[in-house]
Amino acid sequence: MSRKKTPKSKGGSVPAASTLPTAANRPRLACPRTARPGPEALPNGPPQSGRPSLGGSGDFYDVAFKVMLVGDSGVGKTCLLVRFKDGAFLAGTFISTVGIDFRNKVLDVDGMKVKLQIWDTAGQERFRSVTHAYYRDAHALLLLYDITNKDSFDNIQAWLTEIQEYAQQDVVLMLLGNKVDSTQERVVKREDGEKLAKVSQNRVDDEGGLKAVTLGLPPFGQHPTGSSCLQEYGLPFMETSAKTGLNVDLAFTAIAKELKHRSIKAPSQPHFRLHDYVKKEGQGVSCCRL
Ligand SMILES: Nc1nc2c(ncn2[C@@H]2O[C@H](COP(=O)(O)OP(=O)(O)OP(=O)(O)O)[C@@H](O)[C@H]2O)c(=O)[nH]1
Ligand SMILES: [Mg+2]
Repeated sequence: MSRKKTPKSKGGSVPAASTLPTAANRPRLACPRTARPGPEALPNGPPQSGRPSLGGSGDFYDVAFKVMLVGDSGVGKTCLLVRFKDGAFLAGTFISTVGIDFRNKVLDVDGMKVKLQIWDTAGQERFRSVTHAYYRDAHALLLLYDITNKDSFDNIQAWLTEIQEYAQQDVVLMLLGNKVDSTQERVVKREDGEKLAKVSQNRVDDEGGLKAVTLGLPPFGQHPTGSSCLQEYGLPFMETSAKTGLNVDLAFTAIAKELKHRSIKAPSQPHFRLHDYVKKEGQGVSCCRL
């Protein structure tokens, strides 16, 4: 497989899956002013297949996927992304993301270079219409709440409804309870997150809507035994900390493994079961079982 290179110049090929909305056909978003290391320039056009994709540090990659971070404002989406991309935590004043921002990172997944183009959405309500357009090309969504903020947890159902409306049916979903380092301020118990993950997956499937492929499992209803395998598992769930880094790499690596596994579909490939992977690798991680 000839490796693609994300050249320094603009553009780059991304998997056939999608072209990103062009900035040309969408009101230009001011690049978010943040105290954070400057975001890579927003794409200035759909990275059509065959064209080099944007920005990036000139990494070589074999396959690229689009991952979106969603959740209420303040839950830690940007900090999680910066922790994963730069290994740093942005303490100090909280500066909300304006519109949408993205960073690239290439991971080595079992010898394959997997480029994740990670879109950091603004959680504030006023940017919701902007972010809606980006859902349809997302291969995976990380849905965050803040364990110190009950509203952000209660709003997950609303986020799931939005995902169901705007995202692809087979999008890969993962639920993350962030800020787990803030033990004193915790108001959402881990078990509550586990229960929510379980209920959410069932609710989403029962309503015949999103057939989220729970990571590492065959799509809903395609379980070898014909039973709905998702009933046995629910959404993959982890608690993370952008501050300490707990489970941050695991979350993104798990997504990359699942997406790579799905993209290859080679019978020879050993079946990848994310739930098992997450349970084995994660610290304080659980995959809810009914
Ligand atoms: N203790 C702790 N604080 C965190 C963590 N992640 C983020 N924060 C803090 O929470 C605040 C919000 O973090 P952001 O990453 O900017 O939140 P966001 O989800 O991107 O917010 P919007 O851009 O408005 O959607 C900042 O003050 C961060 O320092 C974490 O894991 N632990
Ligand atoms: Mg942000």
